[in-house]
Amino acid sequence: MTATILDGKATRDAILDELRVRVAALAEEGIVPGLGTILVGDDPGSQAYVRSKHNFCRKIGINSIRRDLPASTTQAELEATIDELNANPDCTGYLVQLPLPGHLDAGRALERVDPAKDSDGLHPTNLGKLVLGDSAPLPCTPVGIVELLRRYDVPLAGARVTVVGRGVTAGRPLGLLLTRRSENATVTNCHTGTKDLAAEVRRADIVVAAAGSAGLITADMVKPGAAVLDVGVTRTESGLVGDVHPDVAKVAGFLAPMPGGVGPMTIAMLLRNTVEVAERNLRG
Ligand SMILES: Nc1nc2c(c(=O)[nH]1)N[C@@H](CN(C=O)c1ccc(C(=O)N[C@@H](CCC(=O)O)C(=O)O)cc1)CN2
Ligand SMILES: [Mg+2]
Repeated sequence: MTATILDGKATRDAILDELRVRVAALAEEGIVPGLGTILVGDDPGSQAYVRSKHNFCRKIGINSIRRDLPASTTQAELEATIDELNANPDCTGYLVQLPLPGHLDAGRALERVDPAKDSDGLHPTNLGKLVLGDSAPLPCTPVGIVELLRRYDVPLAGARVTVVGRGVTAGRPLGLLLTRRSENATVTNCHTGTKDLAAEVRRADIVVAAAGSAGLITADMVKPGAAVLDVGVTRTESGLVGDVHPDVAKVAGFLAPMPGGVGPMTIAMLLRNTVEVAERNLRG
């Protein structure tokens, strides 16, 4: 068996075409969405992601607002930048790029973002709304995974999903999304304390690897025909390595590879959230 590739780039491009139409409709009502980013420090991966977010904004008619701060930025300086974007009428939505340098408190920073401008869906109020099932911006990587599975007709209702990793941007909120009535999947969230990871992965119809551990998911762990989505990115001297070993493509039914699978969907969902935040604030 060779897996069908869940092509995140092609899906992102289709979503961008849909968003262009919605941005044009907002423009007719006098609203141009403006996406802000706050980047602290010089991590090359984070710099590349922020650059890419602004490039895609340009492609669909969203204005860009960049706040790039040095690695030595204090918590007070970071919070002053957040306050500035909260008050800036040109900035309809924004995000704080993660991870922040270790001396900064990411939780306090995220909590200070105006929840009505939270393009990333990571404000505690919006995560709380996700728990309650209320309408709110959703975290970009998890909602990108659900969107990718839906657009390839991978069945979710009744599916057994094993999520490996419990980070706040991917693993933990993904379980909340997949167990909504609209998805109706059954989710097991594995982590470094899981006793028999191979057994948990082997029983899954859908595996999401978001542990940041290179090659963690091997072919012998995967049920033949399962859908496997690689979210992990490890930077090595020979390049980027995902959490999913390449041999998994011979066993899986569907594979979202890294690169080219979930990553491009993260950016597509950020842009969709930004448009939806602007629409919500316009129409109430
Ligand atoms: N504030 C946030 N911080 C982080 C998020 C997030 O959603 N909000 N997610 C990740 C980083 N991220 C976006 O910010 C992101 C990661 C990966 C990709 C991507 O397209 N990856 C490529 C390949 C990897 C690479 O080139 O480095 C791919 O999969 O094809 C896009 C966005 C953590 N921080
Ligand atoms: Mg910290």
